[in-house]
Amino acid sequence: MNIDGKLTAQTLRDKLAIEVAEFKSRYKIQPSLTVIIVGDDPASHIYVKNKVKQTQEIGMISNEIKLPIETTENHLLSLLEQLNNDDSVHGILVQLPLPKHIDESAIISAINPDKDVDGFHAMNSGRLFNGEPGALVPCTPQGCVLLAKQHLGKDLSGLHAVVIGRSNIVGKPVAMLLLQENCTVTITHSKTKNLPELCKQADILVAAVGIAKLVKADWVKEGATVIDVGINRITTNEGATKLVGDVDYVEAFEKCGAITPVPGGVGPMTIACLLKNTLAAAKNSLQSR
Ligand SMILES: NC(=O)C1=CN([C@@H]2O[C@H](COP(=O)(O)OP(=O)(O)OC[C@H]3O[C@@H](n4cnc5c(N)ncnc54)[C@H](OP(=O)(O)O)[C@@H]3O)[C@@H](O)[C@H]2O)C=CC1
Ligand SMILES: Nc1nc(=O)c2c([nH]1)NC[C@@H]1CN(c3ccc(C(=O)N[C@@H](CCC(=O)O)C(=O)O)cc3)C=[N+]21
Repeated sequence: MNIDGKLTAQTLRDKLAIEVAEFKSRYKIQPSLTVIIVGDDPASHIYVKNKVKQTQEIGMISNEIKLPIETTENHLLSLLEQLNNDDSVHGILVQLPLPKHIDESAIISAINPDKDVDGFHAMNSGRLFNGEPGALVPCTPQGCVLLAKQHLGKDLSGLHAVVIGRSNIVGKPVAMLLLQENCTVTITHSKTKNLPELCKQADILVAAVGIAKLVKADWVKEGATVIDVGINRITTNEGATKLVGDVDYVEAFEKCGAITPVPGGVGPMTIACLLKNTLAAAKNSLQSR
């Protein structure tokens, strides 16, 4: 079965649009998101454009700040300080990766945790790790769990989840969320031995690597739920570029119980969860009034 992320994301956005309207009429505040993008990677720009459009569609304010590739770390830090202190800005997202001369972790640490809609600040990852309330949780991992639950139902207790990848953006936080859902979690990475054998034990398999079609049908257990996070641009024999995931979709489809496609799976859910976090950040701002 195919898990339709586009449709699920639309449903989530429709629900959020109602919540945004309620929030606006109750508090006379319009939730707002500021996205900062440094440099001119075309793929990043398209992705940021989608975010801006969808933010506005559900009734929130979207600001985009485009900076040249030469932007210094100090300039970015002072911009963040300004945005942190601006009460009309509720969510801040700095598009990653940043140019090599900028220290990403210094930038992430400089974002006010209450405005950190990516959930990458140590305060938010610490809250997630400790199971404390109030964390802004990274968007892609939230999307993965929502899609898994869509197929498997609310209760994931006792299921074996195998995560391929251990980045701070996807692998580690998705593993934490699945653990919170009472899954038995195995985290794998580039140094893992017997990766196919481990994957074959998964009731839920999350692939977040960045290698086109790495996961083959014989890595997948019969009936498993496969969540494909990978976004890989490949050139077809005809010379066109197309997006594929980390899982060989056509092969795995026959074997698994359900699988998310690329495009149209986790990607749209990431953006919908970003909007959800922006509304949560706007709610955070009420506490500091
Ligand atoms: N759909 C969406 O919304 C999003 C999609 N993505 C996509 O997800 C993918 C992963 O992103 P991200 O986590 O940022 O990537 P990173 O490059 O930061 O991490 C990749 C991870 O994969 C592991 N890995 C690399 N090669 C192998 C291998 N042969 N076998 C097993 N593990 C391996 C690495 O291991 P090690 O740690 O040992 O190096 C690392 O932990 C990318 O395709 C990215 O574009 C990312 C964010 C959002
Ligand atoms: N600070 C920060 N936060 C991020 O969340 C972040 C980031 N930086 N840097 C880049 C990655 C990647 N990422 C994607 C989100 C949505 C789609 C998405 O919607 N993809 C569509 C396809 C879009 C297309 O056609 O190009 C889909 O899968 O259907 C893709 C990729 C978020 N990231």
